[in-house]
Amino acid sequence: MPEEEPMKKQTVTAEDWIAAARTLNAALPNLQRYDGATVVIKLGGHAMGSDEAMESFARDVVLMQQVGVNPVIVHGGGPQINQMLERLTIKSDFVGGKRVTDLATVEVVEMVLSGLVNKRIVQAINAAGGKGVGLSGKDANLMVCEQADPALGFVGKPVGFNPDFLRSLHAAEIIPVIAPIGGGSDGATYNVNGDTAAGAIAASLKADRLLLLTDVSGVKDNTGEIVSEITPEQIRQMTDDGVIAGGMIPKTETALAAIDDGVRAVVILDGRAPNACLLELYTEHGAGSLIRPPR
Ligand SMILES: Nc1ncnc2c1ncn2[C@@H]1O[C@H](COP(=O)(O)OP(=O)(O)O)[C@@H](O)[C@H]1O
Ligand SMILES: CC(=O)N[C@@H](CCC(=O)OP(=O)(O)O)C(=O)O
Repeated sequence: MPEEEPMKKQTVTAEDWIAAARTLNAALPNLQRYDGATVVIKLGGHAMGSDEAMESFARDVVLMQQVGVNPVIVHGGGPQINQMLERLTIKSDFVGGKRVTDLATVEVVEMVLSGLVNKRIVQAINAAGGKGVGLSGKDANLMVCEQADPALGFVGKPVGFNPDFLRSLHAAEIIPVIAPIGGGSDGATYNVNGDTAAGAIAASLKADRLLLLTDVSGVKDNTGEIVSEITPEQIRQMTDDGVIAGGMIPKTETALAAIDDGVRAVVILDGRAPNACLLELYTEHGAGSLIRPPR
């Protein structure tokens, strides 16, 4: 048997502590800027990594709340739905980035999103000392839906919201964690793309920031470089040119719709990067691609 490597001890020097204190000191203007701000964070299924990454994400969210932010988490879970559908041998197709959702599929989608995925995030937030409460768009009519397109089956288009309920949770220091499932006035259950749900809920709250956490560092241009600030005009051009493609299309579409509907700014960033949300809000080293209304 190979010998086990001895654990490497990390030595934290006085210089490290001084650097940490300096970082906190430098964060003061942004801590003041986001005090009382509403920040909607969309955690994509690809960005939910290991237990350590989830723990770190949850600590970031709890820390944000501790320093005055009102966080709202809206999550995805596409890969997790795929895994469960495979286990159940249910085939699934995507059209234009949306899952064609029949009755059997929507049952699995709701089970996975409102159950496994939602509770994993809630548990991580609560373990970090926060008060996370898991919801879906069905609860308190947070996101009432109608059918988006008959060809997609039970895929929902969000049409009605309850931002006052979310504000009352914030007043009680509760962090809402929302699965992108909506109820229809027809009694049906609707599957909503996670980006679409996050954008619509952010718009209903007129949020100060919408952070879309994904598995790339931001929107890439035709040379593969991340564009740190991108205008609505550039997004339209890059989409026409095919530079923005695949899963990035619903994200940039969501960003454009959200800023049109009163969200102050949207950032697309890598949720797998350690402390991505803190880096974005509290340091000058903004982590991804910023989209805001033309001034
Ligand atoms: N211009 C672009 N810049 C960055 N990513 C892009 C671009 N065009 C397409 N993509 C693709 O979009 C993907 C992100 O979308 P998706 O996989 O649906 O994420 P999530 O599961 O987080 O919602 C990236 O991994 C990348 O492959
Ligand atoms: C209609 C539709 O496509 N719904 C998505 C909901 C989950 C999601 O959006 O997950 P990510 O954010 O991880 O991609 C789906 O069924 O996969």
